[in-house]
Amino acid sequence: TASEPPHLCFRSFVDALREDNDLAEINEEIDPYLEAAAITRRASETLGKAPLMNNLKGNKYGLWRILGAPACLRSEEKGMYGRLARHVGLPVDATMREVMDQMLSAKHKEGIKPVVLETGPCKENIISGDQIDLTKLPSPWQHGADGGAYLQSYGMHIVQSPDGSWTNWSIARAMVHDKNHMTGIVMTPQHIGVIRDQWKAIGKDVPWACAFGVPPAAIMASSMPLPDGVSEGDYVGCMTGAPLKVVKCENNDLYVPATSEIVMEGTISITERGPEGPYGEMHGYTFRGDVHDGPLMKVDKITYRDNAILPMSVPGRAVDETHTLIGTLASCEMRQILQDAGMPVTEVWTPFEAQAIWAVIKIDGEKLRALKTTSEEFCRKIAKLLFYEKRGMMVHRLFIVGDDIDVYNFKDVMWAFSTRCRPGTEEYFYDDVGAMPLIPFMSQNAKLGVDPWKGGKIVSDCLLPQEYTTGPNWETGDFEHAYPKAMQEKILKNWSAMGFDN
Ligand SMILES: CC1=C(C(=O)O)[C@@H]2CC(C)(C)c3c(C)c(C)cc4c3N2[C@@]12C(=O)NC(=O)N=C2N4C[C@H](O)[C@H](O)[C@H](O)COP(=O)(O)O
Ligand SMILES: [K+]
Ligand SMILES: [Mn+2]
Repeated sequence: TASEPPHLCFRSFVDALREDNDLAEINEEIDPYLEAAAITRRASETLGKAPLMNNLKGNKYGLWRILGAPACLRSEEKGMYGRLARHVGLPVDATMREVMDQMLSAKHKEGIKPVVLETGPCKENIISGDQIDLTKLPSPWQHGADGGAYLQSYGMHIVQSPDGSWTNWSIARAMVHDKNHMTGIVMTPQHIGVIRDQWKAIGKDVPWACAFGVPPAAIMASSMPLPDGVSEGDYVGCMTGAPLKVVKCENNDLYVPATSEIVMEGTISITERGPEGPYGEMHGYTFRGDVHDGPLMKVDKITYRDNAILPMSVPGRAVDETHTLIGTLASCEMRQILQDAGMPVTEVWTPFEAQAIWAVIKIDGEKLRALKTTSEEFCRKIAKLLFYEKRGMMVHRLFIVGDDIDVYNFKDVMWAFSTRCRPGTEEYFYDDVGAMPLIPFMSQNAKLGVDPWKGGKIVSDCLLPQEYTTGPNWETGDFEHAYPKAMQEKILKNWSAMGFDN
């Protein structure tokens, strides 16, 4: 597997981070109870290296080491999005737009199915039955107020429709319940929920596997809201240009990436449930006492590599994987939906400052004016395309901005929103659409009897009226726009001579 490139093999990915000088190798004993997560939060909050904790308290027969912050941001000089770029085989100085375009590069193309190998590194060790005790493995307890040890935060759930036509790969959290069960969030319309419902309809528990330390390109697709029915493995094969290599599970007919660090095999119960949460979620809160119930995931078999590494994402205040992946990849799908519908959209971005709850949509002004449309008609057309389907589920506010706004620059976005969107008449509310129930203004209102699964969405039109008709007629009040070019150049040339610091 040394030959496998970083985006196709997790172990190669870790080696690449080491080569990038982007890995903090920690060999002193670290406690999986809070300490591993705290180190990871501190690393991500300081744009520090990814922590590889090689010596976890309670490590048992090679299970496990932990890599924290696998897709967090890193310092500017290392390439802010370098770890994301490594996930998709791009140079470490890639921009977010380049990462997104790479993730969209397989759209409207034929998928390439994974190829099955006889065996692979994930089969180096196999335990089952009484050898398995999840409560004795060093599962990370991620936040002080969490309700359990969240073993699953960056692994890939694998489930398949009963007719075998659709194999879905996705990330959803799961915590240790007892020696051989986890409980997790399995919410419809997420695909793990949709497929679970299909098995429930025929009265059967769901054959399931959760693979940890999968090819980074696969975990990106797992975090991407690809259309219903699309098998992520086929999409990734097309995107990377070659079939992914998989091996068959020991206990069921599902297939897992051959180089997975750890594979848990079993079933998701359609009847048995257990307490799930509370958990420090993607919006930055752990609500004490917010325990829900989730389906039991029964672990019958664990196969794993020698010196296996468990990847761990510790969600919270931006920026962590729930923003660099969930927001970014939802932005990809939203851009695709709008462009496929012929809308004059050039960018869609979910700013980190808004916890992946807001999406900024950039419009091509010339094409907009050719439509001879109005604010309400145009904004409602965008809302109709995004708010009424799962791929738009995560975002609750859309900003519509013009050509002069850099959607990746939050100051630009807030300048447009504060100055160009008249509250009330240039905003369009939606209370009849599918919502993201975990957002605090949804989940906490549920306690007051307000349905957390519906509504609470809005389109804010940050285009001025003339942008629909005759076009921008203003001069922007800053050095770059309010003075003759030659004068700007003269001033910049003499800047230090005039006594200013550069
Ligand atoms: C919302 C989620 C989480 C949370 O906030 O707790 C939780 C946190 C963790 C595990 C860190 C996490 C990470 C690190 C990443 C990168 C993504 C998620 C999550 N977890 C949640 C979850 O528990 N339940 C959920 O329904 N979706 C989640 N996603 C988002 C989905 O992966 C995404 O929507 C995919 O598109 C789903 O695939 P398809 O169904 O479209 O095939
Ligand atoms: K997915
Ligand atoms: Mn899917």
